[in-house]
Amino acid sequence: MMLFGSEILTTAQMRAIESDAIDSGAATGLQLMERAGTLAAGHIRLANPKPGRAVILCGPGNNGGDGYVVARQLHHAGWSVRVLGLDNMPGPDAAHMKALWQELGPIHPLSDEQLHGEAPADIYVDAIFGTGLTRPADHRIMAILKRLGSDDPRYRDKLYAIDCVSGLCLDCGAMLGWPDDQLSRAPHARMTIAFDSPKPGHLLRPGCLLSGQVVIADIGISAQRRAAATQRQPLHAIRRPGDAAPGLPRLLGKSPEGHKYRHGHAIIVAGAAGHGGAARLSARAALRLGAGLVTLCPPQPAMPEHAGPPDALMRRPIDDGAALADLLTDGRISSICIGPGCGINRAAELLPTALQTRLPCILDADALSAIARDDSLLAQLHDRCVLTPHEGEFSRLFPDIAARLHKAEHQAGKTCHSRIDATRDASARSGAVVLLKGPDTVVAAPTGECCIHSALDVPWLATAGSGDVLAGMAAGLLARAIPPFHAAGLAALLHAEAARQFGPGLIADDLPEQIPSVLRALEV
Ligand SMILES: NC(=O)C1=CN([C@@H]2O[C@H](COP(=O)(O)OP(=O)(O)OC[C@H]3O[C@@H](n4cnc5c(N)ncnc54)[C@H](O)[C@@H]3O)[C@@H](O)[C@H]2O)[C@@H](O)CC1
Ligand SMILES: [K+]
Repeated sequence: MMLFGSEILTTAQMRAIESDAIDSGAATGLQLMERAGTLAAGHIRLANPKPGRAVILCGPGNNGGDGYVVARQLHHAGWSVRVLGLDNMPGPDAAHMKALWQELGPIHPLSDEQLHGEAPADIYVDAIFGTGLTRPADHRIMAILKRLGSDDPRYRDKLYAIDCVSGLCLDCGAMLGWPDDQLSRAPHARMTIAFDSPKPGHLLRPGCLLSGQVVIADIGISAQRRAAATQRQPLHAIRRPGDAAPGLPRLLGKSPEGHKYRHGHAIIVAGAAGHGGAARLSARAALRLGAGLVTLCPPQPAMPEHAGPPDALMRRPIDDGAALADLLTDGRISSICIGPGCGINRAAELLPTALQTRLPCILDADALSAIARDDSLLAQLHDRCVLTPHEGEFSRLFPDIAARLHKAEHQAGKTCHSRIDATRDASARSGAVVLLKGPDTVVAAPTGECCIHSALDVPWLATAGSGDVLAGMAAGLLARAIPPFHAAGLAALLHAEAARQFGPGLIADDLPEQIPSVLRALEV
């Protein structure tokens, strides 16, 4: 699907692909390490064209091995290189790279005292731990990491991470051994050079906030990755609109022969008088995304407050389940949105009727609260439903799954349960598509298909009503017969892009109005 960019690999999948490459004779471990370190050094040099002073911190395993290659390559490129490493004998590949470095220069102790005693450098390279991290670093390594993360201008904005910032669990994005309130003191890389494919930890918080620019170095194992692709549950990053996404204009465009009903009819359920703004935001978004018709359905007493623009919006009072059932006999209706400003009791009353039709359905806000307090509603969900919870709503809907997200076990080096796992579990349990909102939005389908959308660069999206617009966007896309998993992912992408284009000062009302410009930029 054109919506998706890179595949994301877990660390186990990455290891399996590397093993395939080595076992098949496509490359030796030593060759992979040489490529990894050489490519990392290349990216560092691209970012720092003038040779300067580098301090390379090398850990006990293959990540350290990559570090010794970086050291050698920077040395040959004219850099003044100091290496801090452990007095250990790593695996054979890293030991070989360590020995090659030792022909060029010494290895000083990997300690905080040594690091602090070094003359200031232009860059620091973190090659302490990569995908092999299994537990929090000990206090000696922690002291180094804290120094690299400190406010000291000697270190700030000078860190290049090999595969990841050390301490980061690449499967879930947690920093092992770092309490949440200390994360501001964790090392923040200027750049992370990762190999072959991004890992979940590069895209999930807090990892994504610590990784800086993530560049992916191609170490020549893509054939093995592709060969084993069908054995993996699909997990992708959603493209940014600026990345080539040739199919999107066709998906979002309208054919000249189409009349309004060809583009679907979205029903947006609104709530009691005085609470209509949220549903109107949803309705505007659905209209702007090209749903042929959008009907706003408040209860009769609330009708007067919806008299204003947009005139394109139709209104029809819906007082109870029977009235909704009557409306939904119109076979041209192609999606329903329940939740924004709806009221929990009203959502609970209307949900059985809406779900019985098996029409594509966006369930947000009060609809999620209604489902959270009534398991029988959860049991009625189906694979054309899209749930759009934020973290609080997610915890109320799926308390046991959310509890597993709690990092305590993982901090102790035990199980790792990521936002991806949690969203997939929630989707499997509910039988619906689940979009877990955040700067690292995760969308999962009951099939296990999953995607991540990063919107770290648009903090302005965290504003009242923003979620109502997202729900309306998804309702508009569902009305246009875009399948639920893709409608959810695409809504996340267009929503963030609207905020990105508008920029600072954004309020939710601006988001639907920005959609035409987003679509124009996509050449729809
Ligand atoms: N496997 C391969 O073929 C390749 C691996 N590459 C590099 O190798 C890295 C993975 O290497 P490793 O599997 O050796 O693992 P790491 O180098 O990430 O970690 C080293 C070892 O430290 C130990 N360890 C884990 N947590 C620890 C802790 N908290 N304190 C002390 N020791 C701890 C583990 O035994 C682990 O094997 C990747 O991140 C990447 O940088 C690249 O060279 C490309 C090729
Ligand atoms: K590292």
